[in-house]
Amino acid sequence: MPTEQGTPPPAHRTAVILVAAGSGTRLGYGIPKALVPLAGRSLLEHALDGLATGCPDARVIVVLPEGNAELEGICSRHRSRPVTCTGGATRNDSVRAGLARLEPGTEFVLVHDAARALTPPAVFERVADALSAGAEAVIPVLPVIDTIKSVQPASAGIGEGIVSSTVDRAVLRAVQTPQGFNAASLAAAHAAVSSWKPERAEKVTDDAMLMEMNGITVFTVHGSALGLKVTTKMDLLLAEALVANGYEDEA
Ligand SMILES: Nc1ccn([C@@H]2O[C@H](COP(=O)(O)OP(=O)(O)OP(=O)(O)O)[C@@H](O)[C@H]2O)c(=O)n1
Ligand SMILES: C[C@](O)(CO)[C@H](O)COP(=O)(O)O
Repeated sequence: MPTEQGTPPPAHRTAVILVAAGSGTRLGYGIPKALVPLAGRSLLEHALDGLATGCPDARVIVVLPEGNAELEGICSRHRSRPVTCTGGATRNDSVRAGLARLEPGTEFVLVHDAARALTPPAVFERVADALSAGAEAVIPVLPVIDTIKSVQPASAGIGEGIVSSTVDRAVLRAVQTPQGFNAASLAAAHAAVSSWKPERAEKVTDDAMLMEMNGITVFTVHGSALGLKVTTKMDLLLAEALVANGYEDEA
């Protein structure tokens, strides 16, 4: 974000926006997903721990569901001393709410999902290093393990689809967070989206896609198996097992 002339530089060069305002419908706990316990601690606390170690000097902005005192309490007690704000109806809306809390002059911003609660500090470091090395946008990725097919709906009453082709998986990557950006570029890209029709905006599934649409080169760094997104009950069971077994991947 550009500073106005005469404005002192921000206290932090980097900000991390942790989006934690989702409802967790697919997980089905009936409470905001950020509060769901994993190995005895909330997903939000796990996520805050990882980012606090990986980006110890960053300003942390946590985007929460409206009026949740429990989540506010977790933030107020955390060592990363985050500021909080209220999210919106979609992830993009929540990211925009976080961007509105950036200090003027912030150079880099990392956007992270609270649902990727076990992301190791090393992934934050790799993303931050790429930004320091000059990347305007950077995302952590993993190779795709399964064979991937392009499928059309079936019309002959057999099965549920018809394969049209097999995609070359060597060029495919599964994308994680934190995603890192030049703060001014990301804020400008999001400002444009706020005036789009909802149908168009809904097609934007991550922040890097906005940068791609603006012709900005998006670099990749290696992600982590621990960066899985806790979306369903099975994801939560897997995450529990990873913590219980002290799993560490190569990161
Ligand atoms: N309106 C929203 C929607 C999502 N998120 C955040 O974006 C991340 C990815 O979203 P997802 O895990 O799919 O969260 P939910 O929306 O909670 O899941 P569901 O679709 O099952 O309700 C999560 O950290 C979630 O808290 C958010 O801050 N605001
Ligand atoms: C940002 C993200 O986590 C990258 O994989 C993902 O796109 C979020 O998508 P969701 O549909 O909001 O879960």
